[in-house]
Amino acid sequence: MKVLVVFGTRPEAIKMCPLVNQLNNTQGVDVRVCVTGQHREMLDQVLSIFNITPDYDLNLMKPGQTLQWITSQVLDGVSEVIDQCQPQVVLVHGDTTTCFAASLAAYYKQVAVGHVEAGLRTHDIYSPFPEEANRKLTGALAQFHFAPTQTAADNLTREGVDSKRIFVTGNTVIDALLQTVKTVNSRSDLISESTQALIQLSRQKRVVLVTCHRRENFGAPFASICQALIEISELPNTLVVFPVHPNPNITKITQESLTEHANIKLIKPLDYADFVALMDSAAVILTDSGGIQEEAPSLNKPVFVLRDKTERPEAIEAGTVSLVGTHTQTIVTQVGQALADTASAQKAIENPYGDGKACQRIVAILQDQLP
Ligand SMILES: CC(=O)N[C@@H]1[C@@H](OP(=O)(O)OP(=O)(O)OC[C@H]2O[C@@H](n3ccc(=O)[nH]c3=O)[C@H](O)[C@@H]2O)O[C@H](CO)[C@@H](O)[C@@H]1O
Repeated sequence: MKVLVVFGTRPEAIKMCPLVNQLNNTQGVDVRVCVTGQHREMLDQVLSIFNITPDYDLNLMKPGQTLQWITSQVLDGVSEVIDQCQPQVVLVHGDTTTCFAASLAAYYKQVAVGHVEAGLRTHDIYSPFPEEANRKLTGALAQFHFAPTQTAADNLTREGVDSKRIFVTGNTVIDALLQTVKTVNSRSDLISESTQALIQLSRQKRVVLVTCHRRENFGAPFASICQALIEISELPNTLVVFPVHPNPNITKITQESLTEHANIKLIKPLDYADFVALMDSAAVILTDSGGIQEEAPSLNKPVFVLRDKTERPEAIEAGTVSLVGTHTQTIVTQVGQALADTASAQKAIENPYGDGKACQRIVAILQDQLP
């Protein structure tokens, strides 16, 4: 079985590296990895944690890159890689521009596409933009749809995808998380000194961990989120920790509005091992990230999602994730209540996104389906 795995951003790397390792550990599988480098530094750090060296590195990252530029470069670059390595299947992930353009390259070469994390939908093509279109377009080209949940599989069925091509596997992010928690628990030396210091602080203060980077939050919504963070940081015994995504739309406002506040710590994006350890020590998490919504239930953390729409209804139904939007007062009130209610902060639930065995299932399905 010859497999080409293509990814380019941090979240794709976190969710695809455990699958690459599972493929590598399976007899009779020849796996090649192509990275596009859509997020350069944040990608490299994940590759190193999972001990993966890519076979092909398109190294596509330039200041002010546009969606159309990335799309055409990935299309050309991945087409050449397919010519060189002649895979039976190209595996892509989720909803990035890398994912869609690599699927199109495979389709033009008449190579099967396996879509990992298939079927997530908000049903609004402009929210999130361009991810909702990327995942629908990838779904139109894929032969194998690896849906993380039954809800995602149902979305695909409603769109007319042949049910024999849809497989509910769980989300590979839970495989990544559980493997990383295990590593971090046995190797605290992998955690940087600055993160260890924050973890120490979390024993005295309630840490509110924040990430925010989605395009639909740029501008006024993000300004309103920053105001909420200021008010939350003024609650008793509370520390806001915010690893700031390097996108200039985020860095500029955070620097202008949040640097002067004693109980807000702005830090660089953390290595995955550090981030997992910090999530584990947080009291509450505020985020617009998809992956963090999926990971946090496994750590029993309450999550407030800084968006108006989500493609992940499962944890909202399970009660650990709340869609809070971007209005300052709503965020402050809800986070304040969660901080006051320590019992709910520790509530254990079964994670609806997976059990850590998604990669095993995907490899078994490919072995069964490919000639
Ligand atoms: C619309 C949407 O929801 N799209 C998502 C988007 O991904 P995202 O929103 O989850 O992206 P991020 O928030 O960047 O990454 C999150 C990961 O990064 C880790 N992390 C975080 C901060 C840090 O300082 N250090 C870290 O290591 C963290 O634990 C987590 O695992 O694209 C993916 C690919 O297709 C899709 O799966 C996914 O639908």
